[in-house]
Formats: sequence, C-alpha cells, structure tokens
Amino acid sequence: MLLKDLPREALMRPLSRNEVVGMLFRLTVFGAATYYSIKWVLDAMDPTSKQKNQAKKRAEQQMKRIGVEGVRLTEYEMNIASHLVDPQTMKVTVVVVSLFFNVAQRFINNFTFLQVSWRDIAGLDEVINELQDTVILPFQKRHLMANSKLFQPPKGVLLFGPPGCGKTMIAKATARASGCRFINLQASTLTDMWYGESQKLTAAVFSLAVKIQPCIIFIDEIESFLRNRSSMDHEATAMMKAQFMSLWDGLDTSSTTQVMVMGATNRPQDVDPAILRRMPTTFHIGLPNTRQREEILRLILAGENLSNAINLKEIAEKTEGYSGSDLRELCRDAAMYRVRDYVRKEQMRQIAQQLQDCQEEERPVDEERLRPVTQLDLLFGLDKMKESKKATTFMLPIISEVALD
Ligand SMILES: Nc1ncnc2c1ncn2[C@@H]1O[C@H](COP(=O)(O)OP(=O)(O)OP(=O)(O)O)[C@@H](O)[C@H]1O
Repeated sequence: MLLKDLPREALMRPLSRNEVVGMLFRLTVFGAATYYSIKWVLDAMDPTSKQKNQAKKRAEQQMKRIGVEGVRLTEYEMNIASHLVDPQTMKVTVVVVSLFFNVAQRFINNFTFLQVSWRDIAGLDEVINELQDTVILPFQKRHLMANSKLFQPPKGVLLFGPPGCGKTMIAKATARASGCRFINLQASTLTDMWYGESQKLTAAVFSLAVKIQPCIIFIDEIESFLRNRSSMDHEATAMMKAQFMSLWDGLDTSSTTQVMVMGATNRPQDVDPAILRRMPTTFHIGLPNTRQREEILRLILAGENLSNAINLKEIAEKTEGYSGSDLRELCRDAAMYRVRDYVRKEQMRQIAQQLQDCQEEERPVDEERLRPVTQLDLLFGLDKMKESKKATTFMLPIISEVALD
C-alpha cells in the first residue's frame, strides 16, 4: 500500500503512546544495526584492526604489570606503551601495538625478556657509582627534596663509547635501580611513520612518560634519530626533531616532573649539538682494560663448570681491544668445544658398540656429564675470534665499496 492510498485521517491522527515507543524502538535497533554493520565493514577492510586490538590488550597488560592502573591512554600512547619495560623484573615485552602494518610486522617476532641488574655488569664500578650519585639518588630520594629545584634528576644523560661495551645494560640497570619505568624507544618507531603520525607519536612519548612517571625514555643509537641537522633533512624529519626538543624542554616547566631522556651512541660526534646540550651528564663507557676484561670474563663464566687450571688473567692479557660482547662470544665458543667433544665421544661409542654388536652397557656417571671448560678451550676460542676479526677487517673495505642499492 502506498502513502497516498492511506486515508487522510489516518495520517493526521496523533500517534498513540505505544506507537511512539514502538517507533523509537525500531529506530534504535535500526541505528545500532547500521552502526555495527558499518564498523564491521570498516574493520574487515582495515588490515591492521586485529593487531590494533591485540596491541591494545597487550599495552593494557603491560601497564598493569608495571603497576599503572586507571590511566587513560590515547591510541598513540598505547603504541608507545608497548615499549615499556618493567623496572623490577626488567622484563621488556616488545609487542605489536603498532597501529601501522609495516612497523607492526617488525615487532611481531620480537618478544624478548631481559633481566639486568648491577650484578650482571662487570668492570664498570666507577661509572655505576657516578650514576648512583647523579641519576639514581635524585629518583630514589625524591620525597626528601620535593621542593628543591637543584636536587632533580638530570633531564638528559648520554652514554657513549664503542659498541658492545655495556651501554644498553647500564641504561636498563639504571632504570631498575632507580625504580623508574623505562620506555625503550627505537628510532624506527617514530621515523618510519607516515607524515603527521611521527609528530603524534613523538608527543605521545612525552605525554605517556609524564603520565607514568618516574620514567626514563631510553633511545639507543641516538645519532641515527637525532643526528646533526642539515639542509638535506626531509621536512618531516626536521619538524619531528624540533618537536622532540621542544617537548623535552617542556619537562623543565615543573620541578616535580620525574622524566629523563637517556641516549646511547657509538658516534657522539654525529649527534646534533642541540641535543648534546640537553644531555649535560655524560658517561664514557670505553673498551675494558686488562683488569676489567678479567672481571667480565669471571662474570660471564660464573656458574660454568671450569677446570682448576683456568687462568683468566692470561686470557684478559691476550684480549686487548676486545669489548664485553666480544668476550662473551669468545666464552660461548669455548664452552661449545666441550659439547662438540661430548657429541663426538658419543658417536664413537655408538660406532664401537655397533662394531662389537653388543648390548648398551651401563655408563659411568662422569661420562653422562660435559667435561669442564679448560684453558685450551678459551685459547682455541680466542684464536677463532682473532681469525674472524681479521677476516672482517679485511672484508670491510670490500663491503663498503659495494653499492647498497
Ligand atoms: N661490562 C660488561 N659486563 C658484563 N657483560 C658485558 C659488559 N659489557 C658488555 N657485556 C656483554 O655484551 C653484550 C652487549 O652489551 P650492550 O648491548 O649493553 O652493549 P652496547 O654498548 O649497548 O652495544 P651497542 O652500542 O652495540 O648497542 C651484553 O649483553 C653483555 O653480555
């Protein structure tokens, strides 16, 4: 029946109460159905929606784990919250909170769990003591000097030195000792974004840090992100750097803000001077000397089954120019020799048994265990490392000549 076929009185008569309620009900159901259908279609078209939801959940879990509850976060802050590290367990969960597919992909398989405290760092007592006085104490004892503008943690700290010498470990242990929350910010999180998104994320870094303070924003390889400005910089990059600095300066407006930016770099000469000015507290984490190398070796090998004839001093003396990370690699190699020996012995035993066609004999308990690491293992590991170092030094000019594209 068409509208014009209805009698005029039927159209003019006022609606009864039940009719109005019925109509409102139908309108509500129709509105809700339309809303959810459109949402469903948009979600189905958005390739990142599943990740967004997972990310949101993970960010919430992460916030709960570090003891922050009831704080409302924006989408961008959620993204940054995924880089939070629990200072007490020092567990970092790099999770997929990124709202952007390409960046999310990079984090997808990157679940890492780290536990770093001062006890895991050897040979850097002087740096640790200095950090204790200048950075950690102001965070730990903030209740004592709440009104003092002088006794505040520095707003910027720079750790610099060659690769593999413990800068990242120091940063994480500092956060743990000071009880700060720790945002482990990778430059790519901010720089790979579409135009405009970088700025929103940069703002989110600081707003999140303030919401969850006390907080350390850690930027590894800071020179890749805040390098010397040049006229060749992309407009978006230049704007993002300027915004980063202005937000950083903004931390100074309140004496009660407990947020610190900590950067680490192997190339301080490449860091923008304006950034260096904002990090007046610097710590040089250099290559370890003989005594420090011996301490690092002792720490790395602690808990391992070592032969009584081990002489770590000899190894420390023979590893001039090695970083802590090199020493760990050397020890790993040395420890592997005994595994290889064990496997070989096992294979020989099986072959011998097959040849004799005899039943498996009961083996003495000692044969079930790995033999201790010996001095010879360490010396073999050292030789191997020297060879590979020589090869990389030889390869470097060749590699640098190869065009990257
Ligand atoms: N002083 C140290 N004590 C114990 N282990 C160390 C020390 N220095 C380095 N290491 C070992 O080397 C590894 C790398 O250290 P870390 O990542 O902190 O170095 P880094 O200076 O930040 O390097 P990069 O500049 O390449 O990021 C550590 O996981 C640790 O095993």
